[in-house]
Order: sequence, then C-alpha cells, then structure tokens
Amino acid sequence: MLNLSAVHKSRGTGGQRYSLVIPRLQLRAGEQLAVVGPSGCGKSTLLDLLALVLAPDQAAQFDFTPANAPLDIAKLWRASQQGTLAELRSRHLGYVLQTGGLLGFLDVRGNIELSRKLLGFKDDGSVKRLAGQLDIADQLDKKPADLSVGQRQRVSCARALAHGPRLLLADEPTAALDPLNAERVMQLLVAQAREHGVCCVVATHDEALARAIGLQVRRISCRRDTDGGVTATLGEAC
Ligand SMILES: Nc1ncnc2c1ncn2[C@@H]1O[C@H](COP(=O)(O)OP(=O)(O)OP(=O)(O)O)[C@@H](O)[C@H]1O
Repeated sequence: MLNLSAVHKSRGTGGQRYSLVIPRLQLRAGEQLAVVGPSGCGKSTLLDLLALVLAPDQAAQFDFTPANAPLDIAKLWRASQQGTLAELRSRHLGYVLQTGGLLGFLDVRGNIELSRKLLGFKDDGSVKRLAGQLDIADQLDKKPADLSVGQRQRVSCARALAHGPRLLLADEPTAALDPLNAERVMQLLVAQAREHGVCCVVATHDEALARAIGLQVRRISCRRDTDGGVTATLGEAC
C-alpha cells in the first residue's frame, strides 16, 4: 500500500528549521500503525505527507498502491500533478482530525455521506451500517453541535470510512476525549479499519492505548543540530 524510503521534508530555516526524515516506511494493505512522539516532533507532518497534501523535498521512493500498480507520488509532486493527487486523496484516503472537523450546517447523515456524494456514489446502505457499528445510528438526524465530543469523533470516523478508502489517517483522534471514550473511539476505529482491510496510520500521544489495541508502534525522535535546527527521524517498530 505504502512504500517510502529516504523521504525528507523541511520547514523553516536556521534555528527555526525543522526537518523530518523517513528512512523507511512500508505498509501492506490492512496493516495498522501508530506513530508516537512528543508534541512538535512531526506526527502531523508525517500524516500530511501520507495524505498527499504536503510535498516531500526529497524521496528515493514514495509509492502508493491503492489498486494493482504502484503510483510514484514523488514523481506526481515533481510534475505538479495537483489534479491527480486530489483525485487520489478523495477516492482512496480517509482522514480523521483531532477535533472532528465536521460541517456544522449538515446533519450527521449528511456529514457521513459527504465523501460518497462528492464521488458520485449511490447510497448502498454503508452510511447506516457504519453508523450502527460506531454506535451513532440514533444520532443521524442531529447536527454536530447537538452531539457529545465522543459522538462527534465517532461521526468523524464514520465519515472517513464511508467511501471505502484504502488508507485511513487519523491525527490524534482521541486527544479531546476522556480515557474511557478515547479507548472506545480508538477501538471502534481500528475494528472498522480491520474489518474492511483498510491500511491505517494513527498519530497519537497515547502509546499505551495504541499498544493495548494491538497497533504496531513507531516513534519519531528529535535531535538538535549544530545550526540550531531540529531533525526528527521516524524509527523502526518498537
Ligand atoms: N506550516 C508550517 N511552517 C513551518 N513550520 C511548521 C509548520 N507546521 C508545523 N511546523 C513545525 O514542524 C514541526 C512539526 O510539527 P507537527 O505539527 O508535525 O508536530 P506534531 O508532532 O504533530 O505536534 P503535536 O503533537 O503538538 O500536534 C514543529 O516544529 C512545527 O513548529
């Protein structure tokens, strides 16, 4: 599904420079990974690279294989193929944000089915089924403002999965939740990803929870360089 080697991304200059290095990242369809590390280490930067919204500065290899043949993402960025990247994002990726990111003017049903509608997919019952599996079936007619934070986050998970993505990215999906809700949302999210064979990368502070639900864990560690900037490196599974 994903095959990256020697991928680099830098932001800022001098003492304000931040660089992320991904020496190697291979994920097969259906594999699930948690990326952990302290605040500011680059978890969101990594997810944005995988979400095809941030261009790498360098990449020996950056392949994404949503179907049969690998797609050379680094080449698409170099050729400024924004349209192709946008198509790949909308068809094959699902993204759960830390704070849900739901649209307040749509009800829960409208939020969940949005990605399917934008792709022109017919209603095949998946919205209702996902809502049932994520325990929000009785909330479909409500607006997000009328839900609890945990319910909103489960709607966000359903929305990210409704169009059948091959790769699910979640950026601190449980950071705004109490420990009980955090565990519930993470379990439901990962269970859905597993059931549908979706590859999943979750950025989280909660390493214990990630391990408890059986995710492979990789850590981003930072070092201060002589120019005052910071280099962060994605480690191997630990
Ligand atoms: N748009 C930007 N321009 C310049 N630097 C940025 C930008 N966004 C993030 N950074 C820097 O990149 C580094 C990594 O940020 P990132 O948000 O990826 O970390 P994170 O691990 O997700 O943090 P947190 O856990 O607090 O959300 C930080 O030093 C941050 O200051």
